[in-house]
Order: sequence, then structure tokens, then C-alpha cells
Amino acid sequence: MPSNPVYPIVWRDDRVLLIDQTRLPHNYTVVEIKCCEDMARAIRTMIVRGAPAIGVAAAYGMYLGARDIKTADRETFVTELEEVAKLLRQTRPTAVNLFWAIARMLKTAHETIGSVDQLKTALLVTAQGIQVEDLEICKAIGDNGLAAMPATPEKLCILTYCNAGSLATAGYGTALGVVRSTWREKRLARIYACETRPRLQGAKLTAWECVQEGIPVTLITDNMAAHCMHQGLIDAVMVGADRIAANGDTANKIGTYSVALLAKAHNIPFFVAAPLSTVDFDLPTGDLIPIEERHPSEIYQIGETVTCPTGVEFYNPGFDVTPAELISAIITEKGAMRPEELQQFRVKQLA
Ligand SMILES: CSC[C@H]1O[C@H](OP(=O)(O)O)[C@H](O)[C@@H]1O
Repeated sequence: MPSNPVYPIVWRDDRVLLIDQTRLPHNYTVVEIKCCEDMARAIRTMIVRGAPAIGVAAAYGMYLGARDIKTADRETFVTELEEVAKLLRQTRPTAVNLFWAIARMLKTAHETIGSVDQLKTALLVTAQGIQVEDLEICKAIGDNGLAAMPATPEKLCILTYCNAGSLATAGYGTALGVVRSTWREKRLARIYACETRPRLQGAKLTAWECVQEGIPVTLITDNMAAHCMHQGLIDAVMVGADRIAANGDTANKIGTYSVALLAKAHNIPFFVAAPLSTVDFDLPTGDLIPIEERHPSEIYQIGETVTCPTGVEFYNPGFDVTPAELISAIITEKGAMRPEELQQFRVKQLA
């Protein structure tokens, strides 16, 4: 079983160890990743998932691919590294962290002076740096989110959606990072975790993380969220993000938009927790965010059971976009801010 806290990605003895998230919560298994092809497969099949975690995994995937490039010629090396980048870019389209991490690794390759071996060393250092940075950013997001929580006399009940926890990051989590900081400061009563159909990351991953750490968690089906809000059970909603457009429109797991509309209707604060690296300043609005289409079997297959007759068609978008006007605040490592305040942090994106 895992150490506490949980780290989904570990660099050890010259290979990457990943918690296989497709087997949680009942089987805790670790897979070894020794080449970029295996890392690409791990991202595509969601052995590792969650925007920041995908970025860290892709960074290590770039290093593993670089390590296998045989040439000593620098120009040939960089050309072949671009092929590694292309393989990793094709894994999943929505989380901007994937593209940002790949771009950052390529920047290291272009800017490092020295032999091919020295480039390879610099690439490993960059990947490890991205991982360490993300963990520190998540802890800052957690504490900034705590500060942004409603100042109720009672302990808070927070509704979460999907999994934006340690498993989705280098550790600690973004939305669940806020939950952890609130729990640490004894400001949290419990979370209400939406199971998050169809992949059930809330039921399988968020609930698992909370049980591991003794954080009280009530699991609900997604269609119970409105009722819980109407019953006065929810003080705040906290979700993660896969890509935030320059105006604050936010792509997150399918169903997040619905929860945001419900929160608005019940006058409950709706927070997005994400690192600034998740903001894509090159996209002015959220309707331009690429939305991943996933296999229909996620809809019709539950365990061994097929839930519908043959002859139906399916639509399985993995994400939806919550308009900025439904978001109370975006909680970043630089603090909690209104969506329109993101512009002050506009940097030339690497992705
Ligand atoms: C900390 S961002 C987590 C974010 O990523 C998840 O998507 P997936 O599990 O498909 O990678 C989900 O949208 C989470 O909110």
C-alpha cells in the first residue's frame, strides 16, 4: 500500500514508477516505465492522468526518449527529439500541461550548450525540476484556497468533482490540495465527492485518497449534487482544471459545467484550483479548447455489464467548458483571483 502522502510518479533507479490508476481503488499496483513509447501508452490509457501529472509524465517521457537516441551529433539528436515530442503530443489533447511540459523540455535541448550526453543530463534535470515545482505549486494552491474559503463559523463541507488530488499532480493535489490544507487547519467537516461518470475518478480516486488520509468523504452520484446543495449541505465547490483560456473559461472533466450552473443557482461559491501553467494565454476563450472524445465503452460498460441495447449511438466528450462568469475565483499558486485578473500573469506560453 502507498506511503502517505501519495506520489503517483517516482523517478528511481533510472526508470519511472507510476501508480496504475486504472486499477485503483482495489488494486494498488506500480508499473515501470523505461521508454517513451511506454510512457505515451501510460498517458493514453490513463494509467497516469490529471493535467499536472500528465505534464510531469510527459517530461519524463521526453527524457526517456532522449536517452534512447544513439547519435552523438547534436543537430540529429534535436531532430530525433522532436519525433519523441510528436509521439507524446498525440496522447491526449485537452490538458495544456502536456504541451507546456514538452515545450519546456525542447527549450532545454535547444538552449543547453554541450555534448549530446550533457543535453541528456540537462533534460533529466528539467523533468525532475518540473516535478518538484508542481508539488510546491500544489501546496501553495492548497493554502491559497484555504484562505479563500467562506468564513463560516462551522466547519466546511466542500463538494468535489472528478479527481484533482495527489494522483492528478506531482503530489498534494490542486482541488484536493485545498481540501488537505482546510483539513489540516481543522476547517473541514467533510467532502462530498461526486462519483463523476463515466470514468468514476471521484468514486475510484478521490474517495481512495481521502480514505487513505482519514479525510471524511461522502460519495454521491453526480445527479445528487443539486439535491445536496438545496439541502444546504454544501458550503463550496472545488474543482481542478485541464486547460483555462485567457478569459478564465475553464475546461475540466465532463459534468463540471453542470455543477457550476447548480452552484450558481444555489448561490454557492464555485472555485477552480489550478497552477498558472494550466492557463493557455494563446486561447482567448474556452470554445477554442480541444475536447477529447473518449471511447463509447466508458458509457455502456460497467464492469461486466453492458447498460444499453445494441443499436444506440454514443457521444462521450471527456471534458466540458465552464464559462468564466460561473467561476467565483481561480485559485493559483499566486493566490485566489477573479478570472479577469489572470491577464497580469500572462507569459509567453511554451506549449
Ligand atoms: C489536477 S487537474 C485534474 C483534472 O484532470 C482530470 O482529467 P483526467 O482524469 O481525464 O486526466 C479531471 O478533469 C481533473 O479535474
